[in-house]
This record gives sequence, C-alpha cells and structure tokens, in this order.
Amino acid sequence: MGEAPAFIIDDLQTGFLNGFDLKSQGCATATVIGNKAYLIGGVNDEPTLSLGVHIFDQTRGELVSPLVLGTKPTPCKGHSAVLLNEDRILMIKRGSVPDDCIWFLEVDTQFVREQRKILGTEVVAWSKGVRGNADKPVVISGPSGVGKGTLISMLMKEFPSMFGFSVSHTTRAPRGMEKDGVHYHFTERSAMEREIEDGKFLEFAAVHGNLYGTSVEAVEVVADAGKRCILDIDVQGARSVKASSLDAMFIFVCPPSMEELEKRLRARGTETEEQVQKRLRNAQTEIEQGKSSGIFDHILYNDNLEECYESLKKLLGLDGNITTSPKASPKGVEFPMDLAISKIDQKIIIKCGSPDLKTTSNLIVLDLSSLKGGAPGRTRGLDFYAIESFSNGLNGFNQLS
Ligand SMILES: Nc1nc2c(ncn2[C@@H]2O[C@H](COP(=O)(O)OP(=O)(O)O)[C@@H](O)[C@H]2O)c(=O)[nH]1
Ligand SMILES: Nc1ncnc2c1ncn2[C@@H]1O[C@H](COP(=O)(O)OP(=O)(O)O)[C@@H](O)[C@H]1O
Repeated sequence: MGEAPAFIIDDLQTGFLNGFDLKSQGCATATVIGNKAYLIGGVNDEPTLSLGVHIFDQTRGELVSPLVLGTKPTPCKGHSAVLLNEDRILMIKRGSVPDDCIWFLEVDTQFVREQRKILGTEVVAWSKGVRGNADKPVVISGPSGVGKGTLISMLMKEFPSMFGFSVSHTTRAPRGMEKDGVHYHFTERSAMEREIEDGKFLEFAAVHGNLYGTSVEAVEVVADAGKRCILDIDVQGARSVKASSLDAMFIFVCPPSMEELEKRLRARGTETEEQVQKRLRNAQTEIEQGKSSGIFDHILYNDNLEECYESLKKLLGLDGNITTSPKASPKGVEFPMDLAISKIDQKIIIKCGSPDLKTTSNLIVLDLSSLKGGAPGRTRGLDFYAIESFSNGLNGFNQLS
C-alpha cells in the first residue's frame, strides 16, 4: 500500500478509455476494470523497464502491491496493454524478441479468484502467450513397482521426438543410476515448500514419506518443444491435475497380482526392506483408488510387458501410420518500438512502424479467438497473420511462418 505516483492520479482524473490501450506515461500502462486501475511497469532502471504490477483502488484511494504469481516477463523498453474480457490484460512487448512478445496479466480469471481466496490477499498472475497448441499431456499412475517407469522408457525410446517426460521435483534421495534434472529434480524439502508457496507447482503430494510435485515449468517446457508431455505421478497428484486447468489423458497401471508386484519391487533392488514394506502397504489403497475414483480414463494390466506396451501405444493412437517428427514449435513475432494498436472483436490489429496510420507499413493481426490454458501455465493458441502493406487493405492476409 502507498501513495499513488503523480502520473497515476493524473491519468485517473483525465479518465480512461474503458481499459483499452490506455494512456502510458514513461513506459507504464494503466488499465481500468471497475473501480481498480492495474498499473504495469513504470519502474525506470534504464535502458529497460521492469514490469512491476500495482493496483490503484479508486474507491479507497489506495495503491496496493498485489501478490504476483507465475513466471514474470523480463524487463522491456516499452509495452502496450489491452483489456480482454474484463479478466485479463494483454501485454505486447515493444522491441521484443520473437518468442517473448505476448504476455497476459490475469486479474480476475478462475485461477486468480481461487488463489485470492486461498491466499487471502490481492492476487494477479502472469501467463506467457505462445502460438499453436500442444497435444493433451498423458498422466500415468500406478503402485510402486508395477512398471510405469519401464513402459514410459520404452515409449520415449521408440518415439523420442514425440514424447517428453515431465521431470518432477522430489525430496527423496536419488537411486544409483538416477540423474538430477533427468529423472527428478532432487531437492531440499524447505526449498520445495517455498516454491509451492510461490505457486510454481501444478500439483504436489506426500508419497511413501517424501514430497513429490510437478512444477508448471516441467510440463510447459515439453509442450514448448512441440512434444506430448508424460507425467508419472501418484493417484493424489492425478486427482489434483484432474481438478486443474490442464486437460490431460489419465491412465492407471495395475499389477496382475500383489504377489507379482512384491516380486518386481524386490527384483528391482532399489529400496530397503522397510521401504519395500511401506510401498506394498500403500499399493493396495492406490489400486482401489485407481480403479474406483473416476479419475482415470483407462486401466492397463501390466502382466506381459510387451502386450501392455502395445495396449499403451494403442491408447495413444500409435498403432497406425505414425509421423515421428515433433510438431514445429511456432515462434512469435518481433515487434519494433513503434506500434499502434486497435481491437476488433477477438482480433488485435498491430501497426508496426510509423505511428502515422496513413503511410504504408506492416500490419499484424493477432487472433485471440482460440486461446487455451493460462495461468499458472502458458496461454496457448495465439495466431498471428501479417498484412504486407496497409495500402493492400485488409484483403492481403499472409500467414506468418
Ligand atoms: N503427485 C506426484 N507423484 C509423483 C511425482 N513424481 C513421482 N510421483 C509418484 O511418486 C511415487 C514414488 O515414485 P518413485 O520414488 O520414483 O518410486 P517408484 O514408483 O517405486 O519408481 C510413484 O507413485 C510416482 O508416480 C509428482 O511429481 N507428483
Ligand atoms: N510386465 C512385467 N513383467 C515383469 N517385470 C516387469 C514388468 N514390467 C516391469 N517389470 C520390472 O519391474 C520392476 C519395476 O518396474 P518399474 O518400471 O521400475 O516400476 P514403477 O516405475 O512403476 O515403480 C523393474 O525391475 C522392471 O524391469
């Protein structure tokens, strides 16, 4: 809380254009929603400006610093802000690099409202905008020793360019062959708890006495690479993902019998007797929950490994003609410092170059009609089109490559 900087009061007094491409002074923008003005940027540490967020509550005459969740955009030389659906602000970075040009500041989306309730304070959340869509992630659960890791390794080996593994965080110690950052991010409990509080995790759970969790970033980097993400998580984690905004496919792997599960766990030889006992005790409950909770779309029985693997491939649509190259991961657009912006329905028209709209220059159309996802992850489904020259009118759309 604090006193509003002079320019904010000036802007509030002159009135805003209902949130659309609001006045910017220096490199700050202010977007009004109801009785609140959301101020982005304005902290001048030349040559770039950090993108801090403040809220000016007009009714109370107070300036509030909200809790800002999500990965924050890096500082930039300037930006434009456009209000969308009264719940998020589109930010276009000026002078940006192609994959870092569009961001969304969510101010009243479902995620933000939930977090506001949980945290009991004013909350906003950043979400980076990216082009294109990712295939549905695949969540694989099942008791310890059932063969999840084996099945996932087979899939990644046969289709290396198609699938990517979500590398979880865990507080358990690494096993002999496990590498940090590849099998897990091995971490201290206090560090992981801090990151959970900072909203960096999609889900987390205590399993067999240790903390495990999927960071938002672990899933997003796989999708950014144009690959389908595979998550190996327990039933509690699967339940949390099911309740989240992540649209995923859920598969539960069952052992043929408890005796066989015990045999596999012991044959693996990675746990102490005490740990094996704990995993076996938990297995019964996990199997019951896996079969009856309504979380899972498919149940696989891992009796014969090859047969189970074939069934898994079938579920993933990998039993026909398959193209194994990853989807191109489309880049954004590089915006210059000079921009003029207007909005028509779900399209943002961005004029790059001279601010004088009568001259010939490049127009870019940012189509927002197919947005998906959002905080705490990326906002996907952005589409850009270029119009070569303003003199061509709006008929000459060329899709950017
Ligand atoms: N909720 C959740 N569970 C996880 C995560 N990563 C791994 N697990 C689960 O934690 C349990 C123990 O995993 P691990 O220690 O590797 O032992 P393993 O299952 O015997 O190979 C398994 O049920 C995993 O599916 C995660 O990020 N979140
Ligand atoms: N269908 C199967 N038949 C026999 N052994 C199996 C089968 N599937 C996996 N295994 C073995 O069982 C052990 C546990 O498998 P793993 O993939 O580590 O399980 P999880 O990741 O579910 O804990 C490993 O030694 C693995 O080689």
